Amino acid sequence: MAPVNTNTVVSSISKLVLAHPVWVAIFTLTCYAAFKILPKVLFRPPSIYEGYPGPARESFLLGNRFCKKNGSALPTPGKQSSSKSDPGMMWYNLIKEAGQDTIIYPDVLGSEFIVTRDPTFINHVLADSYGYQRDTAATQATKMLIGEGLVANFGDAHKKQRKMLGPAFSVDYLRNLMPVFFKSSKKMMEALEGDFDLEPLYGYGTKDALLWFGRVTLDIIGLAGFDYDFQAVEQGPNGVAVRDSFQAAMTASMNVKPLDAIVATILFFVLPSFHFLPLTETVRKIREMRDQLIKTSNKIVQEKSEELQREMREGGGSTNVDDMLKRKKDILHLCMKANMSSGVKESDKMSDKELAGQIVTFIFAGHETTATTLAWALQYLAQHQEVQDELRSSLEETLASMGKEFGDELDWYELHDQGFKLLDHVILETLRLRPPVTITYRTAFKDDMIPLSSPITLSNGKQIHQIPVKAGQNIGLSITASNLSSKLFGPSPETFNPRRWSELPEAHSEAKLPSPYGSFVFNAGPKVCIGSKFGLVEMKILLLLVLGKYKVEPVGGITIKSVEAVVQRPVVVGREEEGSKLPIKMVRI
Ligand code: HEM
Repeated sequence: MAPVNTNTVVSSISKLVLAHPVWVAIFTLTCYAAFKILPKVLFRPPSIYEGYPGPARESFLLGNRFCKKNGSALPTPGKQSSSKSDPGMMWYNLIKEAGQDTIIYPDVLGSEFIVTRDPTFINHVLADSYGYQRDTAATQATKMLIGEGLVANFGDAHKKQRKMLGPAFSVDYLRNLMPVFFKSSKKMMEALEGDFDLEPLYGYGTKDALLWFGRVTLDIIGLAGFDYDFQAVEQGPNGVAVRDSFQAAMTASMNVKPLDAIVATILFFVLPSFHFLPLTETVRKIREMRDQLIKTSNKIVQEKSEELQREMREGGGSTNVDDMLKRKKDILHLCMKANMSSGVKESDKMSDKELAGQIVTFIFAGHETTATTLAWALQYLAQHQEVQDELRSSLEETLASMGKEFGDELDWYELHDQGFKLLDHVILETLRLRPPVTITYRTAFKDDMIPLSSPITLSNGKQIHQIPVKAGQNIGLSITASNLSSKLFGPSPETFNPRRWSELPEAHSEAKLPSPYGSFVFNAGPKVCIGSKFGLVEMKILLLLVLGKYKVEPVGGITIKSVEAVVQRPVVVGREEEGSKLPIKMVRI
């Protein structure tokens, strides 16, 4: 028999795909369903959650996923949004309706999804990064999108990377970054002054807070993490390319349609090698962002390697790569050390793919989270003038007690002075109401009994204090629902009130929420956000500088709503196609 020519086969498949993309997509999905999904549905054991709280099933096929009731008539946190279904609010609403902290949500193909805000449940799951991980498909999607970095990994691979990166996030190291944070923030303040782009549309003094915070936080993660200047504030080409690709991808992913999901599923999970498939606009934009991030990360590694070689040459060959790398403790150099140093154990080495993935991960996770939180914080302060006035006075007083004024640089210890407590509370309150990540998805990789703080009352009146899970069970840890618990955060949990952080109910300390943030916004356990301290310091400095120079006010005649696109972000109602932005009136003091 003549050997099969693989080139001819690939070329025939390509022709078929290009000629009949829809039929090929349907055929591929049908095969996938037949081989992968059908057996799971046919042999699914009976539910162990009979009589548990949660909404009644609407459909076997889709569960309640497209049920209109789920997203409607939801209360919205704060005054600034008209949205009836803010990100994460669906789970809060269902939990509130059930009157219990843990519910069983009917999911696709007869499966069930456990959603909880019970702190003991959440801590138990997050404490075990081996027993509870993202499901295989979500892990694969994360790796496709942001590479083999810290976010994507669990278990041993995660442990190894986390240990290696720890020094870049220690207080000892962060202390030395304060001048970097201040320098970039001051650059933003100067550039902000000359920005009049939004004035014709929204009136005198209006600036897009999200745009500027997005630029400056990219510059900060670049300089502090990789010793690399994106120059996003100055609108240098590298910064603009990354920000533009981000903005385009995030705008596209605000409106994901079923066809986008089908194409993405084929591309990411079923046949990743079918990269010649015609893409939808949304999937194309997301892929362009990923390609831009990979290109940027390769460029950074190449430039830094050349810099090291140069430094070694200039040092007259008396130093070697290992010595040079030992001296630098930023994210990039720690990664390069694990990648190229001869002094690292083989088992601790990082592959080229992991190195690139790590940089993409930090660009991705390390700037949009803080940028959106900062923008929401300004919006809340604009809506609550009395809090803004009190905050500004407290900042002024604290600075004066140090012999300083607005705009002066502070060191790590000064920034952590008790006098800045209200600033901390404004940030924590913003994160509580607008957590960038509203829900954490995990899948049980083992059978388990999960302990609860609040017992679940079954329909027969019986109370259970532990919930059984079988390996493969999907779980949602609802950060939004936990943040809006009046038991944990006191009365009127849907309103912005930073003062609540000084008078939290006793149940809050009993619940053992992660310290010192007092909520699950950075998650908990071994995969707790590694950049939480970095992010909090960065946000404090930026708010300190902005509030020292400007009084912020809401822009009249527009409504801001929140949409979910990786993180929860603001958009102007009626101008969603422009992507996320937050116009704020900034009046010079
Ligand atoms: C407002 C600020 C931030 C919030 C609310 C936030 C939130 C989170 C959350 C919820 C996770 C867990 C995700 C999961 O496991 O599914 C996470 C992980 C992570 N964050 Fe943040 N983050 C913030 C800022 C930052 C910053 C500034 C950096 C980098 C400098 C960063 C880097 C990371 C990384 C690398 C991970 C993965 C950690 C691991 O799996 O070990 N984050 N973040």
